[in-house]
Amino acid sequence: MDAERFVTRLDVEDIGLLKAVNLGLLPRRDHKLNIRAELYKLNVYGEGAFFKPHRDTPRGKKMFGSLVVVFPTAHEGGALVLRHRGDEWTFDSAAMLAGRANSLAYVAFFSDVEHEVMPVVSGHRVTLTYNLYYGDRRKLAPTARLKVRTPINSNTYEVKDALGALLSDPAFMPEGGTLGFGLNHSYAFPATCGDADWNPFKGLRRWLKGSDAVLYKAWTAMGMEPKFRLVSEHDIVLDHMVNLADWGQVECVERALLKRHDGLVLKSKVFSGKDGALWREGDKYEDGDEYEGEIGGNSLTVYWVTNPSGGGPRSDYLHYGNEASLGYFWTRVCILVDVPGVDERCKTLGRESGKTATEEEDEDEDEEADEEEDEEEDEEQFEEQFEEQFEEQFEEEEDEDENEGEDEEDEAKNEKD
Ligand SMILES: O=C(O)CCC(=O)C(=O)O
Ligand SMILES: [Fe+2]
Repeated sequence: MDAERFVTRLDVEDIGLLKAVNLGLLPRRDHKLNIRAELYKLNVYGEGAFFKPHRDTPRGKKMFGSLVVVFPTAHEGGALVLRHRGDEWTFDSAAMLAGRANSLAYVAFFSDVEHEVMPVVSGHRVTLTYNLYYGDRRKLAPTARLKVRTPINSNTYEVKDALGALLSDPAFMPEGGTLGFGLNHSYAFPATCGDADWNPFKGLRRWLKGSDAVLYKAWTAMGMEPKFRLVSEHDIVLDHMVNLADWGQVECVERALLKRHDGLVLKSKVFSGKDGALWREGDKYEDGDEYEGEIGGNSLTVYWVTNPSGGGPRSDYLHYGNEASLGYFWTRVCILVDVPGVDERCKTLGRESGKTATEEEDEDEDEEADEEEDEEEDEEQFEEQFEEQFEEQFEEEEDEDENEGEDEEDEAKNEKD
């Protein structure tokens, strides 16, 4: 049942649930961000009811996840199974709540986590779902600007140390080169933003989730400049979004991406520490670069540390979200880092390596405060632009839905009734 059709006195902020979600889900650097939960639905699952596997539809750049609260109504079955990149967790609310009439159970997860409600065996399972958004940074009173030392609970410094050790090894990429990391989480881009002037990555580093944020931060802490890039299905690397839906009939997508959009042909090499070998060549382009020979264009060789296709589904099809969505999303987002040759990077590393963790933290905080001021204006502009585009997209979709009837949406949504 949609949120407009009922009221609830449960206030997730009030009972401290949002705070717990913030600390549990977001990296430390984001704990000072307010998060906002928007009530989305009330679900009542009777015997045999279930919810097919899906991901929740992102509603704007600031939405980062979902929260499910389960009420202590007696039931069996109906576990929520969560899946992300081959990992699976089961949230068995029936077991958690059995015999606890005065408790609630909850689970919060990032938007790119697939989830499914298994059939209810008996009783009724009653849940509220919320969309989770990043809110504004808390504006602190001057007296509250004291630095509070919290224990480090993200492993940015460990990752940074590991990168430092690797980069100071003269045997590692002696001539330098480009390292690539497929991001672990997906990010929502509106399908309407094919405008070449529109930079899809603006502000993205502030919205990175979990381990992606740790990786990005570790590279910047090394004095390196990680760059965001999109990799198309055809292995063309772009630094901007292209809306394929506008193209109509195109003879050769790769050629068009290269010529019209300054794309680069990706030549992948795979990083592998197996069997004592530091590098293993990727098999894809091993015997002659077919794309290069056929369609020309400049190429870029990337040594992938994590799989470039790691960022979840490339496009969001009608049947995949919990609501119909026709947009074409490029979610194969990667971070590329240009690693200088060994001589040059030793100079840079020398400058960075003398600092203690505390000095670095202070610097981080000062830097963040400066950046905050610089970026607030930019962000607002970006927000407006993004939201406009997103709203337009939704309006278009709603129009289409109305024309086509609502069967598909209902089907895609769930089968619990
Ligand atoms: O009821 C649940 O546990 C999950 C519901 C859900 O996934 C949704 O409404 O999108
Ligand atoms: Fe869902």
